[in-house]
Amino acid sequence: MAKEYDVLLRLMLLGDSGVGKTCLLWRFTDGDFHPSHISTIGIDFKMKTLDIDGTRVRVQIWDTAGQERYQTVTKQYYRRAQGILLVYDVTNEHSFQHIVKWASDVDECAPEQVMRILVGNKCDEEERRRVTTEQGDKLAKSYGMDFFETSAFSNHNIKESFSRLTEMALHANRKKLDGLWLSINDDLSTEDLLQEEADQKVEENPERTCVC
Ligand SMILES: Nc1nc2c(ncn2[C@@H]2O[C@H](COP(=O)(O)OP(=O)(O)OP(=O)(O)O)[C@@H](O)[C@H]2O)c(=O)[nH]1
Repeated sequence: MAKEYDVLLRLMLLGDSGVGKTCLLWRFTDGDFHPSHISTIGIDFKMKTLDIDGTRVRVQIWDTAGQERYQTVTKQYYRRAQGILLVYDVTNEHSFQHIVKWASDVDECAPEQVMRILVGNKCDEEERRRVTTEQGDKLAKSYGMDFFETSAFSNHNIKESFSRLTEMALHANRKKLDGLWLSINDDLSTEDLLQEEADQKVEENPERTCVC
């Protein structure tokens, strides 16, 4: 049977608890919005196939818990990511200030060539906004990242931000595409994939200091 996609890429959502990572993911993959906040426990993922310049890219998007107590676990997944969305909430200044910490964790634990974008979510909440678009833009520029203000609620810039990151990750990995042509079964369960993660003892980059 013909394969339904050409390449598998792993993306990851990082950011403080409550910034809307799960809602962004659900909006992108399922097209709907969930108003309640049920904190992610550890890590979860969803899949979606995108067409990027004629290449069918299957993206496996990891949704991580923002809560501090899960970070030892979630950091172990950074090294398998080709793209990371660093998410803050435009109504929560602390979540914006905390991006520095998330970016430093990425520097420490993710592959050097990982693609990153900055996402300011909940831009529908104009009256409650505490972080201006200019502040977000300035921070993104200081890291050399693309920047999107999004709303999982109103579906603003959702497809654009995920597609952009996928496109960047695809282009960054062009040279080693062969290594990404995986024939995974779409019906794999979370447990199977977590087991796969556990089984694959990825060679440590000696230049990296991360203990994860
Ligand atoms: N107004 C508005 N609310 C949002 C938006 N995105 C998420 N929310 C709300 O923000 C709350 C937290 O959203 P989640 O997606 O659960 O947050 P999270 O970042 O996954 O949180 P953790 O799993 O704890 O890390 C929920 O009540 C959502 O309904 C948005 O774009 N606009």
